[in-house]
Amino acid sequence: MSIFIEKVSKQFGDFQALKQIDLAVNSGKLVALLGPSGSGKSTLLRAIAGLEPPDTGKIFINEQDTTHLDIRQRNIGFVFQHYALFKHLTIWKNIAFGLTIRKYSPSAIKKRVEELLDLIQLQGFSDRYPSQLSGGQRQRVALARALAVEPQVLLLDEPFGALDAKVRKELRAWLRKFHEQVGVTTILVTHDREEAMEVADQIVVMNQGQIEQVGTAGEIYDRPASPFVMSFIGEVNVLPNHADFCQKLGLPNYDNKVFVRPHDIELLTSPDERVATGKLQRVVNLGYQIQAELMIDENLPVYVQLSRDKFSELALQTGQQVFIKLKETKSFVHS
Ligand SMILES: Nc1ncnc2c1ncn2[C@@H]1O[C@H](COP(=O)(O)OP(=O)(O)OP(=O)(O)O)[C@@H](O)[C@H]1O
Repeated sequence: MSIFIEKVSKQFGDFQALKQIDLAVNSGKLVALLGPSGSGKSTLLRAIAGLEPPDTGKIFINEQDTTHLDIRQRNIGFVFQHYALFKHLTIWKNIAFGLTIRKYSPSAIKKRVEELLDLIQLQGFSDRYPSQLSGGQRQRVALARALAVEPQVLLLDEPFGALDAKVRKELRAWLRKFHEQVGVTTILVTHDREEAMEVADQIVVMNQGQIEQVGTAGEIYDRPASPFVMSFIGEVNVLPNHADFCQKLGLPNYDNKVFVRPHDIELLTSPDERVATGKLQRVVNLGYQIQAELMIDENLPVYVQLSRDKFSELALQTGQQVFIKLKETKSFVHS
């Protein structure tokens, strides 16, 4: 089921939370709304769910105009950050809840709940109560419960936000596989770029109530549309665009600042052509890679990412003189 959003705006008092949002989500895709706190992700999700009607604009689900449709008529599954399972009901009854109130037959309920328990890999847990499950298991039950009534669309608002980093990582991989099996059009709200990049087919980057860019993880990382997207989706150094500095590094004379990712900088221990000179201030060993913090002569901190092999080869010592060469840079109009 596709979702089509046309010029949706929402204002709270004199604060504009959504500004003329246009977005198309193709059927069966998993799309992440990614952005900092307050950028409007949840407001947009709530508008799609029918929990927060937009002031202007339209929302179509499967080509039907649902903008002013009651939430119960939209057939949407919703999972929030704080698992809202019914504490006094077993896992079985939690998953069966929507089916029971819709008066499905006992045999249809049994079949569907068993299918879903299988899907969330909690077959042996049906008689337990939510308090007897881990946070990650509870969120899997919340997903199964949302899916029980076969919604047209699944909306997930930071569903793993309350869990610790390790469980989040496991659940991400699980959600990806789960989505491939179920195939329901899904929108996931997250402020975690890794989560969005790992799980989503498409990422919608939001900032201050607007969409900055829509694309795959690769497109957004390699071809960011704005300085905001470039910095939000990965680490970045912002270098000045003085003519002499650009000339020294062999850059075309930029009208705007120079943006460069830490892995697009080569670190040298002896001078070469087209380099800037600096001093190694600190080395941070992240295990899988090394981050070198330099101060270049322009009195500017620069971060460089090195592989473990490169780091051993260079035998770096804090305080030593180093040189940087830029492998790939970007610039934006108005930056
Ligand atoms: N019911 C409301 N009344 C007033 N202001 C609201 C209401 N709901 C949201 N806002 C404001 O709208 C802005 C966007 O909120 P929203 O929850 O959509 O952001 P978000 O991107 O989901 O942020 P977070 O990641 O922190 O949840 C915020 O500044 C918020 O304070």
